[in-house]
Amino acid sequence: MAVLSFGCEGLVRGLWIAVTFAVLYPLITILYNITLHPLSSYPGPLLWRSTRLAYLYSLWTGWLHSDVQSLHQKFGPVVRIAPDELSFADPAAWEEIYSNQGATPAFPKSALWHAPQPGRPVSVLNALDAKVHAKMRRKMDPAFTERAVGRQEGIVRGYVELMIEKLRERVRENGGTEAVVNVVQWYNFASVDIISDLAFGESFGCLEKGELDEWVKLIFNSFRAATLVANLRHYPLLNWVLGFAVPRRVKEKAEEHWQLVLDKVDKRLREETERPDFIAEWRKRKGKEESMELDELYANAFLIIIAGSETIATTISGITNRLVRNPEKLEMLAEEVRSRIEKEEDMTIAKLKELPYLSAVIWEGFRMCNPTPVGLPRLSPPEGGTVCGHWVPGNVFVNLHPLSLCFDPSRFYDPQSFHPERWLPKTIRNSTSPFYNDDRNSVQPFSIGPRSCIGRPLAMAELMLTLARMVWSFNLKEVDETNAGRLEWESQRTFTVVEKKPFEVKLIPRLDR
Ligand code: HEM
Repeated sequence: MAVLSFGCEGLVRGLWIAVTFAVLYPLITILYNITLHPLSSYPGPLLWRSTRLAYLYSLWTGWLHSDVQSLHQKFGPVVRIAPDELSFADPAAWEEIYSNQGATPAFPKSALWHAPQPGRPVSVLNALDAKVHAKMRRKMDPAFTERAVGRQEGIVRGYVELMIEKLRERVRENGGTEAVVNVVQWYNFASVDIISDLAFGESFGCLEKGELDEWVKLIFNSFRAATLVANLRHYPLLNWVLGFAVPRRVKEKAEEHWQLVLDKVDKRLREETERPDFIAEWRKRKGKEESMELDELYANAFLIIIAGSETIATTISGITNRLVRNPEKLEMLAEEVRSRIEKEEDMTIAKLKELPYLSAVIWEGFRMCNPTPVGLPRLSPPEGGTVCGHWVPGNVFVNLHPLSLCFDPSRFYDPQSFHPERWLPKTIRNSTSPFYNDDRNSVQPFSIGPRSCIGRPLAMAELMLTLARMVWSFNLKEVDETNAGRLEWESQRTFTVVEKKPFEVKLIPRLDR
């Protein structure tokens, strides 16, 4: 009996300790976060400074990009947006966080955001160690230079042409004078076909089928879950428990998808062809020190399908949205492309690079429709570092918030409006222009430094070719009868990338062609 009562007492005491701990631990943590934490002197709303829950809620609902923008408006250029995270809205942070030119070397990526999936090889995006990253990047670079893109131009132009042909078909099927299409979908088909052809040696055939491949669809649809999963790593215990809750079916599907990458790369490796795709560029160095290992080929081919399609389709959809909502700017772009390029087949990357308004439209698009407006998270090095004159202790998350810079009225004249003119060389030189003092260097859609976008030349080529071919071939008009026609690009949510709702545009073929 005595033993039983002792056992009961022990249980009660144990429970009491557990409950006290469960209540006190969060309370003490909150108190610590707002009083003694090394970031306690940084400004920010109490809710965001005391726990990470406000940040997670904002991230999960898709409004982190705009919530943090409002916080910067209220609290200034440095805001504490979680107990261990600072957001900067200062262009100097580009160099200091992301490049090796600042006071300290580029801040590293964190395993929380960028660890590879367990059991999968490391790609250039999640090579956390700076030396491993630099070595892999050197191996990958030859496939992404301006010269390599010159060799890939035929492949890219082929798919842009196919997209235009398919859109013309839609017009013909609709009686020949016009058609309303969801351009987001078509830009997605084209960008996925281009990148899958370059990465795997064969496209997914999205343009031909008029639909996204199931494999790609699943990847695109999993952005929200992937973002949340990354952030659950802030709570290791919860993360561990939820790991068991993932249904076996989902795990098997993920394995199947990974196997598809292996099969596609293996198939391409067996083909001894000279076509100028990424694998051909990487294999040229076969056997040499800078050649890619098989695992690296798999990991990077998979990464590139995602990194090289979603971003392009999002940017060009955003630009088209801005153009149809600003018909006078669209008119100026069409007039430039049509007057400078007589025949469709003359539309080469080299020719398009000579069109200042086209380039200005793309850069104004980057300013207003950044595909990753939440920014690029980094972790301060263990010994800490300085960002924009502020001491940041070790192991603190830091981020530059691009949206806050791009829409800041002290950096851009009339920042809420679409003015490609601010990027024209003649404006940049004209001290009487209202855009003369615009802080154009704040806009860095490809980031800077050792981990900046490797695909920048290809991205610029695709954006120029797609946009120029669209306005050369069609008069684009706003559709106001449907929601999808009245979409305001900036009103969308973001889950790592902008969610991309359908956006319909009326296409009217040019009469003079
Ligand atoms: C408008 C189009 C694009 C934009 C705005 C864009 C933007 C970016 C940004 C901001 C990063 C840095 C990510 C970070 O620091 O976490 C990045 C990295 C990367 N991008 Fe792009 N990208 C675009 C198109 C492309 C294309 C077409 C490709 C491939 C062909 C590509 C491949 C990559 C890769 C492989 C990385 C990782 C580089 C590294 O870690 O060294 N991107 N991109």
